[in-house]
Amino acid sequence: MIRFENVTKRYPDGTTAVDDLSFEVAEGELVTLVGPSGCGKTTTMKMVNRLIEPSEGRIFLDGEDISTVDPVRLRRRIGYVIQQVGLFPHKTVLENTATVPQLLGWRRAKARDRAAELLDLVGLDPSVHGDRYPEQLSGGQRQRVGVARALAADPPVLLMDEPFGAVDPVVRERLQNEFLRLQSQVRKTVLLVTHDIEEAVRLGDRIAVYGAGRIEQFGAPAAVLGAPATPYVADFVGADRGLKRLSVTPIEESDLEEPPVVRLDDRLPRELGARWAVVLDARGDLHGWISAEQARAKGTVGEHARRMDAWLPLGSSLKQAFSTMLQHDAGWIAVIDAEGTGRFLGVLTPARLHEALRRSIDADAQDIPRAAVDLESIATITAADGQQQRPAARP
Ligand SMILES: Nc1ncnc2c1ncn2[C@@H]1O[C@H](COP(=O)(O)OP(=O)(O)OP(=O)(O)O)[C@@H](O)[C@H]1O
Repeated sequence: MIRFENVTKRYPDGTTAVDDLSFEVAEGELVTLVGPSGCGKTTTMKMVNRLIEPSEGRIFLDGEDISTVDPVRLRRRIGYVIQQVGLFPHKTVLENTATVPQLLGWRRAKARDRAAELLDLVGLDPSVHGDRYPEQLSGGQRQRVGVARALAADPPVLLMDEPFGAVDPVVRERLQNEFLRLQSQVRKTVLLVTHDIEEAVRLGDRIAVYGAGRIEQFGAPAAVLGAPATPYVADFVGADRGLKRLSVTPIEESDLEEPPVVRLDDRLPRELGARWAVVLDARGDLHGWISAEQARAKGTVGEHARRMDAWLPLGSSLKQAFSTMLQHDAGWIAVIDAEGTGRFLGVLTPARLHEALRRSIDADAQDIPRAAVDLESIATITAADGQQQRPAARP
């Protein structure tokens, strides 16, 4: 959808902001450009809507060389969201959001209907906020209007420059989550600039880590965190990249253990053969759990089962799993189907969580599915000497 081919930008004062850049963003993909201040992220982005012209190389949008397209026509296909939002102070929220459709010649009523629809989509009630002026909104609400306005004419491409930069961390996380939900519905092709590695790995389908004017590594967040390509990237993603990686690594079915299971209507078995068992209803849905001690009582399982609060749907992140364990002081969590209907799939223990993380790092390095990783062949730290060991031969 967007393709950079050997693009270089030199400013008249001799600064090379971007040096021989080549990469591609697929249709419907969200790519984050991340790196320290001054490394060329904004320059990269502004070349896509021709606010800045490259010195060398070519940029293609949908196969078309953008240097041959009239900039005004080009920008109609590209939504643009910036940190300062840039709302018109003398126009209401609804009028601000309807700006682009009206510029495109839509009838006023149609443009306003579309604007109301978009405000709703970004979580603002048009009947409450539509007639307010920007100064009557909170910072987070203004950012949402900025996103709504950029989407109003339904452009296939969205450029976002630090879109959530001007708000506090709590609002920022909420806006990020809302944006991810929105993106799963509208599936725009998005280039998003940020200097925050956490934001980059949270939002990006892939991330481009910038050094000075160059991309040092381009890949899926988990791959970049798991195997930084250069010492610079390792340094930039941080010493706690293992922790960050937890947040982008989903729980998979192969990570789960099959614990002892009893049914709600069963009579208590007296001996569980384990310290606890999971309790399911007749359909196989998660109901709760029961301890070995309770199993020795009389009556049915249903009369003694305890509620299970520590559970997550499949596909939740390992970080959520870890934090759920801590929150409920649980030695394991139950995992149900990804659709959240309640169908029980298995349990995740701390040992399995650790294995899942090690597997996912090795799976990315070898480019194979996680379930195919042979844990025995992964480097381990031995207690005896603290040295990294990797068996010479793989089975
Ligand atoms: N108009 C200009 N003339 C000369 N140099 C410029 C111009 N605009 C940007 N630069 C320089 O180009 C380099 C890249 O700038 P750019 O704005 O693309 O960086 P960035 O990664 O987006 O930084 P930030 O995160 O601080 O916004 C910087 O060294 C900057 O000083």
